[in-house]
Amino acid sequence: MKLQVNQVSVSLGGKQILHDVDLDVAPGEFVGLIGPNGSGKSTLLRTIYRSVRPAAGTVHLGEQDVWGMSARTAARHTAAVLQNCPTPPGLTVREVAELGRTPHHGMFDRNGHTDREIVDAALARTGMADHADRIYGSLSGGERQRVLLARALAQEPKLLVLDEPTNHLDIRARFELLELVHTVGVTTLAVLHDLDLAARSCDRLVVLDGGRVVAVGPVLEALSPAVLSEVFGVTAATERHDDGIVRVTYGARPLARAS
Ligand SMILES: Nc1ncnc2c1ncn2[C@@H]1O[C@H](COP(=O)(O)OP(=O)(O)OP(=O)(O)O)[C@@H](O)[C@H]1O
Repeated sequence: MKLQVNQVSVSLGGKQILHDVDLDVAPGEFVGLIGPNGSGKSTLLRTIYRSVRPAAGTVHLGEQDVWGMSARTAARHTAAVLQNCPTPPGLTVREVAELGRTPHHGMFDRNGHTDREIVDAALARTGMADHADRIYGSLSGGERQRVLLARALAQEPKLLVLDEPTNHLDIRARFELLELVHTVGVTTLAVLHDLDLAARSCDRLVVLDGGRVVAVGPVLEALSPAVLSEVFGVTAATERHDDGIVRVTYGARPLARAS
């Protein structure tokens, strides 16, 4: 389902954080949201998964206004994998993944056969099936991240919102996780800090700086040398290599900070 953010502005603690942000993600597209620390990436995600209401502008999922739909409908449509997701540590891996089915049930419904199949498939897809009976709190950071993704997939969302999903993951696991998200084919907006990983994995990138969109487009356009130097303060080149993979190569040291 298409995500469309239109002219969104947000103020927090008396300060304007986002300024007239426009962004869209086509059905099935994987868009990376990048930008320096404090540029407003998480805040923008929060307007999309209904944690921060924009002061102005709209967020649409398909034809529906996200802030006009019920909280329950929004929870069914959008799955978010966030930093520091609070999860009861005493639950097993399967029980955490089953939480993804909650928005699809009434208050007193229990998971049925179909729910169990969906949860099994999500655990298998994220490589966590063998850990289904482990206690979630006993897992490594990377394993927890996979379980949170399994919970999101079990939700069968129309939109996947990921905030730094590759944190805690080793390099191979980073590639695998983003590859997995790609193959799932759900409309996805992901905050990523690793520009090289974003360049390899995303269909398009949106660059935020100071709460404004400063570049958007296919990876080679969005990560131009000018953007890399002006926004990220590094000398770098983005190239598509003979193997078809886009790589970012950094210069020896960061540029001096503007005073
Ligand atoms: N509740 C709040 N009250 C005041 N300021 C806030 C609040 N939440 C966030 N901010 C500020 O908004 C700005 C953007 O924060 P945000 O977390 O969206 O940035 P980010 O791009 O995700 O950063 P990072 O890459 O460091 O995670 C920051 O300056 C932050 O301090």
